[in-house]
Amino acid sequence: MEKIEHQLAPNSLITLAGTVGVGKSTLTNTLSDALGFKPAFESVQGNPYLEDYYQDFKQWSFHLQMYFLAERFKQQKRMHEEGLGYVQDRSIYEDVGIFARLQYDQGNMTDRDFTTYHSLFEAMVMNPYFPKPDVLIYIDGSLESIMSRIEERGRQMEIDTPLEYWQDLYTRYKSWIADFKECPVLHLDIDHYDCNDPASIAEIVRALEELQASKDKSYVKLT
Ligand SMILES: Nc1ncnc2c1ncn2[C@@H]1O[C@H](COP(=O)(O)OP(=O)(O)O)[C@@H](O)[C@H]1O
Ligand SMILES: Nc1ncnc2c1ncn2[C@H]1C[C@H](O)[C@@H](COP(=O)(O)O)O1
Repeated sequence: MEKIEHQLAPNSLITLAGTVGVGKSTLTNTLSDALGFKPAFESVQGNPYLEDYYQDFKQWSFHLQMYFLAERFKQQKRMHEEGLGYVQDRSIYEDVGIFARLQYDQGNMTDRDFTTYHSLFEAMVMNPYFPKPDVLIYIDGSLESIMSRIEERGRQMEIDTPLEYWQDLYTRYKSWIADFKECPVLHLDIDHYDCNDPASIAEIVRALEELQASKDKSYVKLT
């Protein structure tokens, strides 16, 4: 993707959110190229707990959440220190608000483990020193399309996971984003943009500029 001229601050943090397989990594690549920002990915290869987690939620949920919390916190610190523009593939807020909560509600995290995790998250993240994204891009789509993408991408551990897990995540994302207040939100639908079309990416860039510049708007949906 060719670079698009823009008015975003050079040290902006644009964070992508959305359920597994919806297209965050793909848009992170395209948008970081277009903006001339650095991409910041979450790493699946090299995650020491992820395969085990999908095999046995009860045994590994707490370990995986602690691992993700540490990794995302370190990533945030690196980005802050470098002071560059970043497009980040998934926010730290989804870990606690979606994944940890789901496993706690399903009885796969005990009260004491969830309390320990939650209080650490609050201490590390929910304070004035932890930088919030300038804009969070929330990507949504039909569950059917998202399931096809998970199949097509071919991570076996995800393909082998029962549909109920993906349905539960999908429903939780809808209510999580409705209550999300940490920063302005740009709401995209997967049927609305095309990563191979510069005009479509330019429309997203213009909406990001609008949200960053506006004192009144904290939510824009591209339809
Ligand atoms: N805009 C798009 N149009 C068509 N396919 C897409 C699009 N975005 C992502 N995909 C495909 O969907 C799958 C999941 O995308 P990915 O970016 O890895 O999702 P996530 O990072 O949200 O898990 C990949 O196979 C990817 O090629
Ligand atoms: N906090 C998390 N808990 C459980 N699983 C998680 C968490 N964050 C990411 N994941 C999983 C979901 C996917 O299998 C991979 C990568 O996520 P993706 O949405 O494909 O970028 O990690």
